[in-house]
Amino acid sequence: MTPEDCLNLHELEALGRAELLKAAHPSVLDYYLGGAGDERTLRENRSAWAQWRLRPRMLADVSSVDTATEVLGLPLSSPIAVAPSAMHGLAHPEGECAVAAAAAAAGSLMTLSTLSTRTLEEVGTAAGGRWWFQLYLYRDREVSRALIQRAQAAGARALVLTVDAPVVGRREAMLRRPLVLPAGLELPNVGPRTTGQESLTHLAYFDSLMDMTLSWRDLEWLRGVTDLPLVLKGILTAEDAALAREHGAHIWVSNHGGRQLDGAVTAPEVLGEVVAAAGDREVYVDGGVTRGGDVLRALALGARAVFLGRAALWGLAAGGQAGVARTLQLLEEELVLDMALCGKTALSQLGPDLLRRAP
Ligand SMILES: Cc1cc2nc3c(=O)[nH]c(=O)nc-3n(C[C@H](O)[C@H](O)[C@H](O)COP(=O)(O)O)c2cc1C
Ligand SMILES: CC(C)CC(=O)C(=O)O
Repeated sequence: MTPEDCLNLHELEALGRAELLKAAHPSVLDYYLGGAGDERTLRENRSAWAQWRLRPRMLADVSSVDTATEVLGLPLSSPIAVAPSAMHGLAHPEGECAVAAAAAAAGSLMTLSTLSTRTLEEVGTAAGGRWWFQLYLYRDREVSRALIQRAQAAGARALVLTVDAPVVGRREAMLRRPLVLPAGLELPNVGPRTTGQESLTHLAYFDSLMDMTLSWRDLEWLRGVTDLPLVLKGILTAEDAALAREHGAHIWVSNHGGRQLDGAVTAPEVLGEVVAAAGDREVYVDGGVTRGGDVLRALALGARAVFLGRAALWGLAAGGQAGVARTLQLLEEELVLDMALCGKTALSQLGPDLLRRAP
């Protein structure tokens, strides 16, 4: 079985999981799959998009369907891009470079995690300008400053500040079976504290890096460090969306794939209120996206682009660059099909009139 044989993202997940179990320690699968607490939010993310049913329009000449869009001025072939996730080297030897290359070849966009296993410069080259840099703000601001400046020099087009992880969620699967990293895997972009392999296996170690004092005031500090557009990842309320807007930031609606606050609202529930509060700011979304119809719903609710977390990791584990390419291709094909069946030929035609809440 290869990624090409997979007909949908569920099959790619099955293939990716099987490959991961062959190549990596079982704790890696726990890390990728896991959610926080009772994993309610993780489960709800999977079914949440279905709460919106589609109201298709007929007789609309759908012989040509166009999924092209722009995010922060960058043209994308479709509104489907890759969310940041830590340590791609656990899934495939090419790690983040394979994801970046697949995203670039597809005319998509990759968000690189601070906790990557390849350098910013290597990923910058592979991504050909199609990447954003995700920042965890360290207690040591000078480490963050250096990373941001390197990312900008390496061609990152935006800075994504993750705001839903001032402290790491309680992921019990990881507490039961701490992550085992293969010898030689490095986190080259992280500050001087990241040397000891054993310390990486404890979530407490990440907590020691992160800054729990993170607040709206820090955005001013970021503005002084970079003129890159700023995106706040992890916004879930209209109130915070309004604050983001006041601070000139763009908004990424996410509950972190159910890995942070268990019991948090899901993106499809809150996207509408966030978009209403966002004004002229761009709004992106992630969480539980596995079908083109999920993308369609997200756009109808006002998102500008949809980001894939685990789905990209399964593609990577299933077949490196080719696996991620297949993930993006399948989802884009499904989006085109569903647009046609809904009587829509361009993303600008997608709006709330396409949706009805399931009873
Ligand atoms: C294994 C894993 C690692 C992640 N690492 C990061 C990270 O380093 N930074 C971050 O902002 N989000 C991280 N996320 C969250 C994703 O960016 C995204 O919000 C989430 O996975 C979306 O949900 P989905 O997996 O259902 O698509 C991670 C998610 C997973 C599954
Ligand atoms: C260390 C973690 C907070 C990285 C992350 O974002 C995740 O695993 O979800």
